[in-house]
Amino acid sequence: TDTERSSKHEGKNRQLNGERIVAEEQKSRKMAAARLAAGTGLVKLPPVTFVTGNAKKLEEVKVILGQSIPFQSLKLDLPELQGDPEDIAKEKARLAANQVKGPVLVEDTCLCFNALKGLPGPYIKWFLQKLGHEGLNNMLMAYDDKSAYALCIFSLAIGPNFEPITFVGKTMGKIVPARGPNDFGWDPVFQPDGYDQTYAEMPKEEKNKISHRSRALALVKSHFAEAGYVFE
Ligand SMILES: O=P(O)(O)OP(=O)(O)OP(=O)(O)OC[C@H]1O[C@@H](n2cnc3c(O)ncnc32)[C@H](O)[C@@H]1O
Ligand SMILES: [Mg+2]
Repeated sequence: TDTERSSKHEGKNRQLNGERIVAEEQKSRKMAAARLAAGTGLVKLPPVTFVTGNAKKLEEVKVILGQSIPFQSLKLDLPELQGDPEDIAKEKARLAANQVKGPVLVEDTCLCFNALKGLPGPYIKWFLQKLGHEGLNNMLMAYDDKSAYALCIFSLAIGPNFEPITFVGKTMGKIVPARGPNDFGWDPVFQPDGYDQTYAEMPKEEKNKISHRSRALALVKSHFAEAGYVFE
């Protein structure tokens, strides 16, 4: 009968569910064990691959990390999920780890306008591309509040089966008419608090002292110092 068939079906579902739960438990136990092993030097990790399609990001990351973490880079433009910046970065890390099949670091940068409740945020790339520096200023024309913040979220996945972790750096500032060389994204329109120069006008070393990226990377560095990973 139908009832018999559906109860059989339920039993089968329950069994499948049970199998899934067991498999997930095994997987998370394996992941924990692997993380522990990586942290105790029992497992040696290949160098971390920093995956980005953005040459300017890579330049800054190279300078800021120096010799602190063994890393190499890979130029890939990963697809990006929409939504919460931290989830975007984590999903990028998952995709990257699956492709690289080893430890990866990725980064997602947001530029958030307070008057617009945090927008464009993770969508800044497309706003900048379509509207340019002047357009970004015009978006704030209707508001007195020109304050903004730059957000940088690094995400680290030790391998394809690891839950990515994130490191967030934030720098407060305001949106101003473009000043300075136009060689990196929205640098000419972002003036950090406490400075009368835009990111673009500042010498690179100055930007790297206070930038969203260097603040996030300081956290990445301390994670590596504490985790005790051992590299090949
Ligand atoms: O491959 P990925 O790493 O994603 O590189 P991307 O260029 O796509 O970078 P995002 O997705 O993080 O988008 C961020 C946008 O903000 C720009 N950007 C990132 N960091 C910046 C910085 O420090 N100063 C100015 N513009 C920056 C960047 O050029 C993009 O247009
Ligand atoms: Mg991107």
